[in-house]
Amino acid sequence: MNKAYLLIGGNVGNRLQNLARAAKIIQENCGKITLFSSVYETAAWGLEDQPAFLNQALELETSFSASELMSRLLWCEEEMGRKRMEKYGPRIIDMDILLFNNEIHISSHITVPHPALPVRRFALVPLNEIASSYIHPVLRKTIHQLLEECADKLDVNKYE
Ligand SMILES: Nc1nc2c(c(=O)[nH]1)N=C(CO)CN2
Repeated sequence: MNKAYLLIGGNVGNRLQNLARAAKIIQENCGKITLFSSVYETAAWGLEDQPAFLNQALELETSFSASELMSRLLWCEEEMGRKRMEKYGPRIIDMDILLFNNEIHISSHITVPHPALPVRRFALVPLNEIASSYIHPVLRKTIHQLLEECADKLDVNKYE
């Protein structure tokens, strides 16, 4: 069985409901979610003139390969009505693979570990809640260490 860590997030429509729907669709199509982080709210990163995002990290047990999981997550995003859009722009849902076992994949289809993970607080904070001692297979540091060293200072707040 493979273990993957995902980040889901969005800033359009009923954000909380969209996260719950995303988790359900992922469970139905990709494997079993074994841990959920809290939900966090962050100002939009990258393109600032848009609503704040909600983000959540998930631990997923899956029998699919990293590449097959990626294809399935793209299908799940489409199922939720996501359209192709502007880079960093507003979206109903995003489903990203942050880590997949200790594997390293670099291709046009999939890049794992997610290359932006070390520079995005909105990904590291939720991931740290469920995988703080996980060692990043490229950087050889724990998620906790990466969070401490992260230069991104965007506030990431628990959404309650
Ligand atoms: N806070 C936050 N900002 C973002 C996010 C996201 O998930 N959270 N996703 C984006 C799409 O690439 C662009 N900016």
